[in-house]
Amino acid sequence: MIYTVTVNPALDYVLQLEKVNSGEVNRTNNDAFLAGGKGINVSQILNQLSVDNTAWGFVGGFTGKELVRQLNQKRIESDFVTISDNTRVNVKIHAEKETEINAAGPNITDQEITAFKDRLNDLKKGDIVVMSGSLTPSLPTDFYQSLLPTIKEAGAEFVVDTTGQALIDTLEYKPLVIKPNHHELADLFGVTFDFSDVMLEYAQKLLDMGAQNVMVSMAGEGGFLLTKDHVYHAKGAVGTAVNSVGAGDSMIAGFVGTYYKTQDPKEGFRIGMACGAATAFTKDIAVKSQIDAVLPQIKVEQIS
Ligand SMILES: Nc1ncnc2c1ncn2[C@@H]1O[C@H](COP(=O)(O)OP(=O)(O)OP(=O)(O)O)[C@@H](O)[C@H]1O
Ligand SMILES: O=P(O)(O)OC[C@@]1(O)O[C@H](CO)[C@@H](O)[C@@H]1O
Repeated sequence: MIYTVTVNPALDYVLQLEKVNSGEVNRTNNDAFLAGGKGINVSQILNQLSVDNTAWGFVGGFTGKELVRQLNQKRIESDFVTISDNTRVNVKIHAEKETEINAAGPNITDQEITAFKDRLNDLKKGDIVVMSGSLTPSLPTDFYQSLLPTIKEAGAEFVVDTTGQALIDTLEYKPLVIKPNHHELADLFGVTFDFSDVMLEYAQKLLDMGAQNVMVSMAGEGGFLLTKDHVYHAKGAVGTAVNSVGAGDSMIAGFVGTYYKTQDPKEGFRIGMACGAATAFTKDIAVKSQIDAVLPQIKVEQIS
């Protein structure tokens, strides 16, 4: 089983309008509340790839109820801890530019945290836990890291989609894959580089520090996969990008779901690239037909 963990999920309030005039009343052409949060987006793609998964995390209040209703409607399995505070609403403005306002998130009590940690007792060898997204202010900054010993003791694999020191701190536990984008990779080492061999040298350092696989994503410019044996490259799919929300989550989901089925990181990278592009080319998280439409464009080439 794959478990996605979204400790701070959201209803994404997506507003479409021509232009935003700051300081004035603006009116939308279209608006929708969509179940969101990075781990939940991973679950949505896993469902599209027919990979069994359960969404874990914390939900509460009227917003939490709506989130679970949408997941049930999409037949996404979930087992959240119910909290007394409200799940957040994140505002996504699609005008000439995309502007996002992500709320800090609800208060989570110690009792609710304990109830969540009890979920980890269900883990078995071969399971994969994918932890994604921001922590709420009431969770300790090392929350993800604190779960890793239990996950590893159960014989499960894990992925933490985070950046900076929090990502570095996970490496000693040997994450199945990490996926910095090229900016995040440079920031991790406090350097700047263009798309070059230097970038791959830094990605290699992350393998040496413990990551089992490293994907470096570069939005429309393609991406790289480094495994312990090889380095692979794939060009970006060509299409009209209409949304950047969830492309990274979709790429991780494509990799993890495919790896779970095949144990093949190269195939995971190919499907991951397609899932990321399919989501970038649609207003919501991509569905199967959109992923299938992009897939023939993704050619993975072994470069070493
Ligand atoms: N404009 C695009 N054209 C084609 N593919 C894209 C585009 N944007 C994203 N993708 C696909 O999605 C993957 C992840 O995108 P990106 O590199 O932007 O990750 P990210 O920065 O983690 O994304 P996010 O914006 O979701 O945080 C890319 O490797 C690529 O496969
Ligand atoms: O505030 P976080 O947890 O970093 O990001 C949350 C979020 O922006 O991530 C998803 C897209 O990746 C959205 O569905 C959601 O609103």
